[in-house]
Amino acid sequence: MRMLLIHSDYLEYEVKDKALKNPEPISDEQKKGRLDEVLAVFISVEKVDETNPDEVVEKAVKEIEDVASQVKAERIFVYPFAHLSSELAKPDVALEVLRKIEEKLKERGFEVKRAPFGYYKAFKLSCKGHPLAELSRTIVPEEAVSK
Ligand SMILES: NCC(=O)N[C@H]1[C@@H](O)[C@H](n2cnc3c(N)ncnc32)O[C@@H]1CO
Repeated sequence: MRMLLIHSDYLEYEVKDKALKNPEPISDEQKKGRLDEVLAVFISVEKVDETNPDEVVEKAVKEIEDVASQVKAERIFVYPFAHLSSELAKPDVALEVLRKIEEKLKERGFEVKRAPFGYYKAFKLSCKGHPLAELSRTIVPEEAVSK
């Protein structure tokens, strides 16, 4: 999994078109979204993550929580983003991983939004520009490391 974490004044998106034959079903309300004072997390779920999705979810949540604590962000925007890797996981695995990350962050008390999966989206982002405002993380399941 590859993550790009941007501490932002705001992130807003608008769904434009389907990018997959069967994108995630969404309500009219989910076609647009915005959070202010947010840690935006752009995530590419990778093929290697398919060997242990639950482990990758746990590791990702820990990393996100760690960065959120450092930048004092209480809101998280989980953003599916297929452009951080050339070795992408299958969409059904990727969606499940992203849903679990969202769920676990909510359990830990964050206000969380997740952008819809399987769509082209317009988005606007205002990066805060401080030294920790732009970070990236790479996460792999343990067995992939030991191979
Ligand atoms: N910018 C727009 C976009 O990325 N759209 C992507 C994601 O929403 C989602 N998607 C598909 N596979 C993945 C994956 N492995 N990881 C994350 N998202 C994925 O499906 C769209 C087409 O690839």
